Amino acid sequence: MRKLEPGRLIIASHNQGKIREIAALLGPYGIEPVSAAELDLPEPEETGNTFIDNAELKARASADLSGLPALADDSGLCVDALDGQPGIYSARWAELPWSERAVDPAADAGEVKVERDFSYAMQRVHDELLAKGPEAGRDAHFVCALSVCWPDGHIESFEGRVDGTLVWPPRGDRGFGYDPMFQPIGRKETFGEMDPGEKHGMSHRADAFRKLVEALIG
Ligand SMILES: O=c1nc[nH]c2c1ncn2[C@H]1C[C@H](O)[C@@H](COP(=O)(O)OP(=O)(O)OP(=O)(O)O)O1
Ligand SMILES: [Mg+2]
Repeated sequence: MRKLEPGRLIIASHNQGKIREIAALLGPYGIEPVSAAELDLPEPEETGNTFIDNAELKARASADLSGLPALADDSGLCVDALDGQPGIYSARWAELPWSERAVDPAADAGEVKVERDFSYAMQRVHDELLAKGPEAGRDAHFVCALSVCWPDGHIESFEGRVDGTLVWPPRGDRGFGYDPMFQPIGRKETFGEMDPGEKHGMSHRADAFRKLVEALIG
């Protein structure tokens, strides 16, 4: 297996929450993360049918354009009672219908980087669970696929997972995405309430990272 050398690594993501977590996870390894957003690399369309397919296509697009190795993350929340939805559509569930979008001229003009608001997506998960009736379970898990692609096209991918249960109403504002409604097994806090360092120790991203580090760095 090819090793990842110290130096610059493109983080092929436009999600500030993820970029922050990946930078923290890479911290100890002498790797300098540079985000795709910073380099104005385009956000490819996620046409894959699996987390790994999408992570690979994002990593490949950034490596091709930058000439540097690139790491992409494709992740999502899978709810058992919803047959694994939203799954690979987790980010897309947060896209508000145009009619309901608040107008923010600064954000529209690309002047500020705003983190996407997931209150609508969390509400949709909750509503779809309610529609399943009182017997519907609250079990869910997050999945994270990480792919590293080198400029010559060589690619390595890893998948991680964390199991938990969904709570309502959402609690905490320390994470991103669906964190406020996800309570990992054995814990009283949601990912949104947890100290970020603690989430990094137990998340789906941390699980995938352990595998990546063991194979490509350690
Ligand atoms: O730790 C997490 N805590 C909460 N929510 C999370 C997490 N990890 C993924 N998620 C949810 C929200 C995210 O938006 C979506 C991933 O979708 P995904 O396409 O992989 O990422 P994205 O479109 O936000 O950024 P990008 O593709 O540029 O990396 O799943
Ligand atoms: Mg995406």
